[in-house]
Formats: sequence, structure tokens, C-alpha cells
Amino acid sequence: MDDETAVESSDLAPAVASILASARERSVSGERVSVRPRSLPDRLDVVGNDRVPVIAEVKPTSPTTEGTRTDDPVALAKQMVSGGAAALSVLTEPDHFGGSTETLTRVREAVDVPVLRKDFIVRESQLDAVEADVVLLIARFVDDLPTLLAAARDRGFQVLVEVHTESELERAIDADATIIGINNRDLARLEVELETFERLAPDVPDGVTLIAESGVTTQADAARMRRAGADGLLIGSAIMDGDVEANTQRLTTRA
Ligand SMILES: O=C(O)c1ccccc1NCC(=O)[C@H](O)[C@H](O)COP(=O)(O)O
Repeated sequence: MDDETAVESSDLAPAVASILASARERSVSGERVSVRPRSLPDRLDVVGNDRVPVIAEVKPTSPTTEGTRTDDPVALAKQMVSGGAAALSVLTEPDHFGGSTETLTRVREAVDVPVLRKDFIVRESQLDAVEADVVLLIARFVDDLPTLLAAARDRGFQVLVEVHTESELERAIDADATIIGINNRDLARLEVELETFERLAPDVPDGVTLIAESGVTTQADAARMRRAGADGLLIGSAIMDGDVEANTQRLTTRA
């Protein structure tokens, strides 16, 4: 089964349209994986008793970041864990985020927390060859969400389904997603509004692990997302900018 979406490139920021086009075209080959994942929901629960449960993101660059961070991503990942990160996210998209699947594999070997593969997965074949504890499916880009979700689960992955609108959230719920991320970043204008999470979170059923994604830069932002119901916060730019361990320490400390 190969899965493509009907999303119009003209509705997306140019960088996102280009990433989506290459995700659809990138040839992927490799053996089917069978993952024994570290549990993301359990880890967020445990860490959330004492600290802000943060999924810290190894994100060397991005369409909205100036410059590229070139230090060893494995060293950065270890600093994130030392700083109190509950879990990690590793960008594997190469052209706009400076990521790679090799980096993900090295990071996952070097730490013992759950690791999310952050990429634009739109076809089942992209789920092969690379192990991770969690994979991301962006609802907007996946037409047949239940089928791709099942394909990921069949390989052992936990699945974070990302949404940005009410209708995408409905699709995620209908597909029985158990981990849902509400992305505060709009992929058309790349603008970030924390109100997005606050607006959608009340419609997420009990029992779903709910992640607030993007735009958290201060302890006050983190507290705001927790108050609105986030079980975990996905934070990239604010951690990658400067001293990664100190930034993680600050953002995982309750305000
Ligand atoms: O971060 C970007 O510039 C970006 C641009 C286009 C599509 C996706 C993008 N980011 C992906 C993410 O989901 C974020 O890296 C993640 O949520 C962390 O966000 P932040 O803390 O705001 O860096």
C-alpha cells in the first residue's frame, strides 16, 4: 500500500510544499522493521510528576531558523537528557531541517529515553529500514490515516498523529489515534499561535496522550500548555538556541 494525499501544494508554505513533494518522491528501500518501543506515554507520565515533561528536539536548522547548528547531534541529545528531557525528537528530513536517519539511529543508541522520528511520512515504504520508538504522521498529509497508522503499529511503532485544525483532529480521533499532537504552527504561513492548542485541546478524548507542539519558548508558555491539558511539550528552537542543557533544564523546570 502506498499512500498519497490530496493536499494542494498551493495551500502550503513553499518550503513545506517542497518537503512534501520530495517525501512523495524519495525512494526508500530497506527491510521491514520490528520495533520494541520505549513507551512515550509512560515516560511523560513519570517525568510529569516532578518536572515539565518535554520532548526535546534535535533540529539543526529549519525553514524558520537562521543558520545551521553543526555540533554533533548525539552530544546535543545527551545534553538534552542531562537537562531533564523526558524524550527526544530527531528531525530526519535532510534538505530543510539538516536531519538524517543515521543521526536518529545514533541518537537512539546513545540514550535510553523514547525517541520520535520527526519526518514527513506519507507512504508505507517510508516506515521500513529505520527504527524509532515513535513515528509522526501529519494528518493533513495522509489521506488514508487508519491504514498508515495500522502499518506503523504493525511494525511496533507508537504513532504521534499531528493535527492543526478541528477537522484534522476529528480524523485523528476517528482513526483511534492514542497519541495526538496539536501543532501550534500553521503550515501555510508558518506562524505560531499557542491559542491553537488551547482551542482544540478540550475536544481531545480522555485517555489520549496529548502533546503541544511548536512555539513554546518560555517557562510561562510551558505552564500555559500544561494548564490547557498537554501531557507533553515538543520543543525545538528554544532548546537548540544556545546552551542546550541549560535551556532544557530551564524549560523542564516548573514555573
Ligand atoms: O520549525 C519549522 O520552521 C517548521 C517549518 C515548516 C514545517 C515544520 C516546521 N517545524 C516542525 C515542527 O513540528 C517543530 O520542529 C516542532 O514542533 C518544534 O517546534 P519549535 O519548538 O517551535 O521549534
